[in-house]
Amino acid sequence: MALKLNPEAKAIYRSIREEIKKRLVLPGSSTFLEGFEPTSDREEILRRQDYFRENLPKIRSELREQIAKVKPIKFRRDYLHDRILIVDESELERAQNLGLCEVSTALEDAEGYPIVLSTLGYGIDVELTPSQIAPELYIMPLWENREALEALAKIGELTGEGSVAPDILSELGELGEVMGKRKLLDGLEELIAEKERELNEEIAEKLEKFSLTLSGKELLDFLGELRAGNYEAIFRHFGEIEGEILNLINDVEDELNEKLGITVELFSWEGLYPVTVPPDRIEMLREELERELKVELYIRSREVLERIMPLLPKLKEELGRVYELDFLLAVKEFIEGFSFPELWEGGIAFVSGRHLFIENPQPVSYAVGKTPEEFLVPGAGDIGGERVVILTGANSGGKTSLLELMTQITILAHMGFPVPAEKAWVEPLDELFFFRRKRSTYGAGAFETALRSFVRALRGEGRKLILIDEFEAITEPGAAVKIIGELLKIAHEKGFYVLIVSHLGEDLRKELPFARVDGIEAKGLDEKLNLIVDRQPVFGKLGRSTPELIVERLARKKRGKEKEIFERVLRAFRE
Ligand SMILES: Nc1ncnc2c1ncn2[C@@H]1O[C@H](COP(=O)(O)OP(=O)(O)OP(=O)(O)O)[C@@H](O)[C@H]1O
Repeated sequence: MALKLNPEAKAIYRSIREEIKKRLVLPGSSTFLEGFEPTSDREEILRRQDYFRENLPKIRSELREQIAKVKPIKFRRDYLHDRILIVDESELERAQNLGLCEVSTALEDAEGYPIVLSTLGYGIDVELTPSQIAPELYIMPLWENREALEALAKIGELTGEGSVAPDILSELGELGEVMGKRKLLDGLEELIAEKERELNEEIAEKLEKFSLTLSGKELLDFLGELRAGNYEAIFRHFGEIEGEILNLINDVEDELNEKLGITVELFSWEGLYPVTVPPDRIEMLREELERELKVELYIRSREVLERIMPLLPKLKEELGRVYELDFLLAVKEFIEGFSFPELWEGGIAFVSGRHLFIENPQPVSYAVGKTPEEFLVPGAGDIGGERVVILTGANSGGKTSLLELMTQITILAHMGFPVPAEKAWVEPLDELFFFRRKRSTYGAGAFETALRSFVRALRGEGRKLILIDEFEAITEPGAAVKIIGELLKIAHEKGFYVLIVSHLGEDLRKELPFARVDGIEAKGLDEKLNLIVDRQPVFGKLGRSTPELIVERLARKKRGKEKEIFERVLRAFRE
């Protein structure tokens, strides 16, 4: 059963969740937090504590960098237009239901498809399984997520839990060649254009050299032969350079062919400069290459997938585990210096608690209800197991913050988390109420609302902790004593735990003999007249209020007549 939280307690729960969430690397990991909603179930809390005790020690901060590289690897069903599956009439429906590609019973339909698959021996033999018909649907996501796989491999090392990623990666390595060709194909136009440019530059260089090699006399001879119509001599000259140009073209073509794994004639030399590859020839080349690559990729993917397939369930598990590791890492960072609370009966107590949202807080020890023997805190002897506690003391002494800390520790304990304290004892509760002080909302409306929610908290039975911040701020002090007094009596009778901040400690103490009154004390004033407060409440002792301290300070500081007046005022406080 969930621990019930009133809206202001819920707000604190939300801020705790935010603290953890902001430490997550992957957006998907926050779903783990949902499994840790505050619960009243003692066994469930203990199970969660065990889970953290077992898992948190495995978590190392180096994981963060690797976790960030992991993306979900999704295998999507897709309809592949590059293949057809020829099957027997009896298999037709089953094959179509796979929804992976065109299916037919007639071989004629295969015309034009780069990949022809068949259960009847008409093309590449397949069984009617997605992994045989469309292995690329598995292989491509894995190939594209090699970085994630590398990260998984490292994560497996760091946690000592191992990983199938290294095996998968080494299998994928076999696809390197065909994938390389695919990449080349993507940039085919640019590749050819570049080769074209290189080639033309070289040809230009050769032509230039050729023209330079003609000396003045040769030029005259040349012109002479031209005039005489002696073309053979001229072609002899050109022939030499033409041979060189053809060699260049061959070299470039060889290089392209080797890269693409084909033999085609791309450039043609018809004595024209610059040399160009006609666009339709590039298009033809592309089509042919695509066709070949599709088949090659299909075949290789299928081979590789056959070996990878058995590893996929474990891979899926590992990917899920990454989110959990991310969650655990966030928790580990968040709970740095925290400790697991002990579940017990009789109250809520903690030693050296540290407010989550105050920077460098003064640790505070506190208790509502019984305290265990190990609650070794100065003044703890003055605690008599009171379930109703009234917290008094200096303005800005940290009373509200202490209520918040109590709420934080109670919520975290019920989430199964460690709490920000050296030691803590928490009784599993059914309900937690936190009523903040309603600032400057005087008037009947605010009073009525507050009174209603207070009474609602007292309704019914169960194990409840009710935290109230200065109820009297919204009504007259005289009325407040009567109202609070009566309500606290009800809470006491019902065995609820109540911690209430009030400046009416003196009057309430008289009304409620069963309640403990604690005080947060100012130790004095600093040079700027600011209060120096000890945030640690003194058990069983009313806290002096701020005005009293200021009077005391002035009484000490002043001289003569003024001093006398201050001293008299001070005495009024002490009576
Ligand atoms: N344990 C602590 N360590 C350090 N700073 C603290 C601690 N508790 C409270 N403070 C700081 O003291 C200031 C006053 O705290 P808080 O509002 O809780 O006091 P308060 O007693 O409720 O005041 P008020 O009488 O105005 O209601 C806040 O700025 C808070 O951050």
